[in-house]
Amino acid sequence: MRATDYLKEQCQSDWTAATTHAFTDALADGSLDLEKMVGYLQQDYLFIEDFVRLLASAIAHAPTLPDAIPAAQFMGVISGPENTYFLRSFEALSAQSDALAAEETVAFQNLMRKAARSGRYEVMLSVLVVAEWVYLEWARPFEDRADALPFYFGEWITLHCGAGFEGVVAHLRGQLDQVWDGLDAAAKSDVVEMFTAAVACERAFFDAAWAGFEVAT
Ligand SMILES: Cc1ncc(CN)c(N)n1
Repeated sequence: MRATDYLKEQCQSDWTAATTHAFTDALADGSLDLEKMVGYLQQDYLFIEDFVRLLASAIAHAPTLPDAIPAAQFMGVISGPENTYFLRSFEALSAQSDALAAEETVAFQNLMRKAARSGRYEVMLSVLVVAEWVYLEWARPFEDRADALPFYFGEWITLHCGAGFEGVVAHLRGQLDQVWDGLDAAAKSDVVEMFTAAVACERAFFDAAWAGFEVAT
């Protein structure tokens, strides 16, 4: 079994909850309350800030240039089309981009900062794999609906599926699968801990978004 499949199995109930969530169901059928979408986007923009730093750390710790290139190209997507998606959405929804981090966001930021500071590629990958693989799994079934939705719903789906994004997830998973075999028991246990903590953070983030993050005005 692939290491990343084994890791997913260790937290299957949180995984299923995060990838089949009422929040993303409502986003994909266009019925999501716009206040909830704004609250989610404000908190997710804070998430992205630390995510970019974590991705940069992983790029810096990749063993070879070919290992680093796909993540470096993905950085261009996050800081290009994804960043402008946020800015256009805030404008279209008459919302500001600045917000105070909610508890669930702080928990995720702390996990990403811990992974980035660890200096260990496998620990960084544990969080990155979760963040992108969870999003691919929820978004992929909705790919066909994206074009019919307002862009702030539809583009959030298309940014997280399609051949390019599938390739990002395949690369990150492949990197973690590859390094896993060379880890000792303690390092494997650290990976399991970070991976399961990240999945719990994803679930908690969607739960909080569905309940409604406080909107900054
Ligand atoms: C909380 C969270 N997790 C993952 C992703 C996907 N990049 C995201 N935008 N936000």
